[in-house]
Amino acid sequence: MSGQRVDVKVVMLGKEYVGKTSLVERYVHDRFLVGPYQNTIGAAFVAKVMSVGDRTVTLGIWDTAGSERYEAMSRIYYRGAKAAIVCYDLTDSSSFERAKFWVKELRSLEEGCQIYLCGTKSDLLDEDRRRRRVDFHDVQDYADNIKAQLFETSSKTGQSVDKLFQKVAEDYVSVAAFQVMTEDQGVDLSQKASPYFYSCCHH
Ligand SMILES: Nc1nc2c(ncn2[C@@H]2O[C@H](COP(=O)(O)OP(=O)(O)OP(=O)(O)O)[C@@H](O)[C@H]2O)c(=O)[nH]1
Repeated sequence: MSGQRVDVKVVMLGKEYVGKTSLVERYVHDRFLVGPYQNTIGAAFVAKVMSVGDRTVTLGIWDTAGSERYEAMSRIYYRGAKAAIVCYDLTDSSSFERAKFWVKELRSLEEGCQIYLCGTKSDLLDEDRRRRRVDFHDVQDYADNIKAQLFETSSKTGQSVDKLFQKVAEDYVSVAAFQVMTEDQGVDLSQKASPYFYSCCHH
């Protein structure tokens, strides 16, 4: 991967144990590791080349450690990120509170960063709906308020994992195209209702 250009810096944020590393593992290596849980220390980086139409996009993904012990370090990793995947565990309401903490930080310190909320471990709900601790509609309302997109995923089954990262890349390509259009042809900004266009291009 040395010398490879990264198009989009993506940062994974969220409470420890919510499944950030598993999400990256599923997306990049299409696998789900079983065995004893190993918490991330500091952060890990992986790059993934993907296609959006006829374009090639390289995502550079920073998987941060969820433990509050590493909070200061996570701040270093989200700097300059174009996209943040803020994860919470669908079976743990405290993890959603932690997700809101990161959203608040990003909104005040990284205005140009598009936020993707990701409710993880949806397979546990398939097994037993009563395990849900974070209501889908509540989070959707919250996501609308903060102009974020919402996904519910399972790294175990793979549900919606590709869809999430594909959306990140597609949004990047749309914004890049939009920036070229504004430079070359001029575009009526009022036509662009998408929060991504707004958050990335209003400077
Ligand atoms: N059933 C199920 N378990 C999951 C899923 N994703 C992660 N897990 C489990 O949840 C635990 C924590 O997963 P990690 O991916 O290590 O969590 P993390 O957010 O990276 O944790 P930190 O590195 O401490 O921040 C592990 O035991 C995983 O096997 C999922 O989609 N379904």
